Amino acid sequence: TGSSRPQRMLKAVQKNATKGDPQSVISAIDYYCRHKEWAMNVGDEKGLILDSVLTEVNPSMALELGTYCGYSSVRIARLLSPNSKLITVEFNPAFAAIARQIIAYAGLQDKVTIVEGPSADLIPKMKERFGLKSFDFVFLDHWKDRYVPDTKLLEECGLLKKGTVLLADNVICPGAPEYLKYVRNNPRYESRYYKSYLEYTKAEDGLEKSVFLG
Ligand SMILES: O=C(NCCCCc1cc2cnccc2s1)c1cc(-c2ccc(F)cc2)cc(O)c1O
Ligand SMILES: [Mg+2]
Repeated sequence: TGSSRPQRMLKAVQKNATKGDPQSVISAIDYYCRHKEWAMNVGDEKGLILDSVLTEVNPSMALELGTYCGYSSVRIARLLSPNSKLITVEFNPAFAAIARQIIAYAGLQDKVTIVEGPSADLIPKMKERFGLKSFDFVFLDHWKDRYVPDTKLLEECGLLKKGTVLLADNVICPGAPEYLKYVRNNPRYESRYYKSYLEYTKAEDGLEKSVFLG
């Protein structure tokens, strides 16, 4: 059997990026996915919006749901202050294995913890497993029909505090219509839509930023 798309992405990073240089890892993945084969990374255009929201929030504890190959984990972790951490959750062990290698190649392994398993099972165990109180920033990029139930779960588990910022990918394509309804009609959230494009394409997509008001 041949290699997988994530394995080919890792090879492209090892060939074209500089070890310990997160920006070169980001550029190598974006080049590969734009010119060789598409993959579901947040990408360079939505990535710039992710960067600007991260710089504004400057989180101490960040959570990512949906690691895939670690592209957005690298984008997030490279902007974290010293002693700040990212916990990223991936369902697929094969994806997690590639992500671990890409994050390590960028030299960010000390800032990122990859947890494997379904978000529904892992979110209720976060406090005890990581000794954390709450998250300052959550990037939602996993199953689009899990955005609402997992946001509710984060609320119920006391993992959100006043001011926590949720940033959701793909609210237009593939789409998360129930999530948009949930955060936009909920007095406990202040939401804003950032119009952009589906990674490496001309199709519309965007990010929804929602501040939890407590
Ligand atoms: O499905 C997408 N992302 C989710 C896959 C991860 C599954 C997980 C479930 C799960 C459960 N628990 C814990 C961790 C996890 S990870 C996705 C898809 C497209 C896309 C695909 C085709 C297309 F034509 C147009 C857009 C674009 C994107 O940016 C995406 O993010
Ligand atoms: Mg996505």
